[in-house]
Amino acid sequence: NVHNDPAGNQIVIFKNKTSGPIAIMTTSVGAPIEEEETVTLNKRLLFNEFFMDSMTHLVRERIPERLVHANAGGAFGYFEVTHDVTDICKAKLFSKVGKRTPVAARFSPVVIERGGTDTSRDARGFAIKFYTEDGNFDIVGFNTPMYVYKDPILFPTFVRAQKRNPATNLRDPNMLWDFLTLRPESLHMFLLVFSDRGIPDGYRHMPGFGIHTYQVVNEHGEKYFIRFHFRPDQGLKTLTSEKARKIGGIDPDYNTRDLYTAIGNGNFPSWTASIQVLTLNDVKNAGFDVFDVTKVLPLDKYPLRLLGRFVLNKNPINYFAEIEQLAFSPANLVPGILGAPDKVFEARRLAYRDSQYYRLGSNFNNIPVNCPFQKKTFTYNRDGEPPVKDNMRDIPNYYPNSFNGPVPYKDEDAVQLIEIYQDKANNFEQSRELYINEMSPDERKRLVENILYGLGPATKFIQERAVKIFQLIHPDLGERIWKGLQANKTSYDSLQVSHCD
Ligand code: HEM
Repeated sequence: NVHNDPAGNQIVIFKNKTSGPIAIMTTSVGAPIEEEETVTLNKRLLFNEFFMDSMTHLVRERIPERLVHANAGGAFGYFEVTHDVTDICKAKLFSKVGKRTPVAARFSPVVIERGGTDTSRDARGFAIKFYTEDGNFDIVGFNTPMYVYKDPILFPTFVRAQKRNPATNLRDPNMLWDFLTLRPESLHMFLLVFSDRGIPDGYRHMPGFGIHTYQVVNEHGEKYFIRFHFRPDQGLKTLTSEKARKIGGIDPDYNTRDLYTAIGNGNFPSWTASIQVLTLNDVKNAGFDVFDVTKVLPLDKYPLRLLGRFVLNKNPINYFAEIEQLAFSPANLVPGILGAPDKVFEARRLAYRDSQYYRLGSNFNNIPVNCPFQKKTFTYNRDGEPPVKDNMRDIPNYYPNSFNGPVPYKDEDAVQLIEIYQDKANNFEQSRELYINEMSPDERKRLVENILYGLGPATKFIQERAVKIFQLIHPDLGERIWKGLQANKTSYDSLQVSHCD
């Protein structure tokens, strides 16, 4: 039965639901193609519009892939409010229990390129776009509850250190471990990435976190601060390194296939959404920077409050149109949700649109999957690269004007995003807690093995620096890494090219 494998048999399923060719083929301007045009031998090519049309289109079919998170699976569905949170947030999408909002979701390893192996050891992106009646709201999160650094100036360094060595075009453990040990606040997240939680067994079994502490406001203008959590109702499932490597060798698209297959079979994945809620007083009295994205907010101190659930029940019909062209941005906010006041969030408000202008063109928000289809837009933007849609027709194109163009609304008690002062990251307390309190002895053993697998090929001084830092996280961890490196001492050092002579 082909329907048991909707991913593998997509094209067969298409055939089965049609009765013969669906149409006479045409050129892209609609000219019907005569059979003679499908053969070029002994004919004049310039006169063959089928040949000209398809050849010239083909060489224009690639667009830049995302700088990070290039490889992904995605789907569509809805978010439903299950618990009232109107006492803290006035956003319309949370306005009443039972309310449903359409969503798009995209799940993605960070580092690998499009076409790479999606079972690699890496964090995963967890992005959701809510098509609300007040425009689109995006949560562009991760499957880890914390991020790598709190100073966004490190983004280019971090991306380059993880991507390919400019000379060899290879991923380079020296570069990655140089970064991780020069900026040890990154090890909190990387302990999770190297742990049992590092490789999801299917995107359906992976959690999501908004990470940033968002400021929200209720209808009385009172401020609250929240972190979003999404727990898969299918349960958490991860792969061991060994299994992931095996699977990756056989099916590099394992996670994407799993998502498509489940949805295609009517086995719709869902996630329970909750929030941690802080008042302004909690923020002041927390004793640490609650806006620091390298930190988690302890659950015993700030327990989860249920919010809703989202369900993915529709596969993309066309991957490029609907998933590749999806454009998420932390800057896509709605009234009631003000975003986060930290510097990483501020940097992200620029970076995503900049990247999307580059890869999708200046009118990327006119691409159907990015259009806020529950809310008609009225902007003063005009022209530029297609698609321009109706280009705002005959509406005046400058503001202010005296000719009835669109005007701003007035919010009498508009609340501003608070301003914060952030100290440099303090590094090891939560990493130590993660190692000691959240990992079983067995998991700690596998964590050490996974770190050794990554750190083993790095050069000696970087290994030594790493050992010192692991020792600061916990002496036991430092000692195990040191011993492991001694025991596995391979010929890597002798293979290192010397840059000193
Ligand atoms: C300084 C910090 C950061 C910068 C400058 C940055 C920048 C970017 C850029 C330029 C993209 C590609 C966007 C596109 O072309 O569509 C991207 C993708 C992404 N980033 Fe970040 N990022 C940062 C931090 C984060 C953090 C903290 C998270 C998680 C909380 C995150 C999650 C994601 C996700 C999930 C995607 C993929 C979105 C998709 O599925 O299309 N990033 N990032």
